[in-house]
Amino acid sequence: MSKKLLQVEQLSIALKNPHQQLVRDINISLEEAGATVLLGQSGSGKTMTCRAILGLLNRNTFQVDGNIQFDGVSLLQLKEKERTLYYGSKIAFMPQNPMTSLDPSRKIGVQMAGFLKLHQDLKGKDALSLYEQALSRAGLTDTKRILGSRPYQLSGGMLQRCLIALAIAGKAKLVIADEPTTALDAIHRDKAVEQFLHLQEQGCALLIVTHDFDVARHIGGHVLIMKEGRMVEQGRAKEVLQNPQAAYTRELIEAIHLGWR
Ligand SMILES: Nc1ncnc2c1ncn2[C@@H]1O[C@H](COP(=O)(O)OP(=O)(O)OP(=O)(O)O)[C@@H](O)[C@H]1O
Repeated sequence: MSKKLLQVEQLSIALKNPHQQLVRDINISLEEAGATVLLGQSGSGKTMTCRAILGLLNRNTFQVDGNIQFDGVSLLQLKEKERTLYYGSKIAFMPQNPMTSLDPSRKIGVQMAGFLKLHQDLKGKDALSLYEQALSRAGLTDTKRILGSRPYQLSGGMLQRCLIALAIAGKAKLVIADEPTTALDAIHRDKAVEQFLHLQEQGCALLIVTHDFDVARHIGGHVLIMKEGRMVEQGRAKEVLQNPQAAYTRELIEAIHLGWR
């Protein structure tokens, strides 16, 4: 049996002032090289759940309760400095807008090599060469130009691949991606899904947020359907998407089939 990598138990998130419950009692169990997809309409708490797992929620603003175990370590108990050892190395994050997670003034090569140096004890030149190889593995051909570009000089899809390359080079154990295909056309969307599945084949677990049921179907694994901060249904992707038990999941699927009227 595969080893558990991420175990989220009874995760609840509240805004402190004024008090507002945003997420309640979410449970996620993800094995090494497994996949979990979070689905649900806008505002259902998917991003908040990811940000809590990543330790990105400001503790003065948000109250986060529950237990988040990653690779045997309780993430919520970690101090800020200890957390940086996990994020960007063992756990890679792809935010909704990759542009916002990168420094607009610094070249991609310098930024990415900087992350790898920090976590892998490499010399600058070696980190850059490791990253360049990973860019090729992420399907980017024009690697020299990309290394020398600043984030705003690349497209959203290219930036996303730059982050996928970072996960490849950093040998991430878990990738958390928040709506990684929303800004992509159908061809790039399919390519991005392929890249995620490739990462998974290399032993990386995936936690993916999406609105796109086709993406969820292709990623497979486990799905968790969220509504208003709560989990309404979860199970194997095939079963939930083909034969949803909750009325809300059926509504979501029906809405997609009806499309715009
Ligand atoms: N910085 C914030 N301060 C206060 N409330 C917030 C903040 N960010 C999000 N929320 C609230 O938390 C709830 C969950 O938002 P979240 O962004 O997690 O939804 P989501 O499911 O990811 O939506 P989307 O699919 O549109 O990205 C919403 O009610 C939202 O208004």
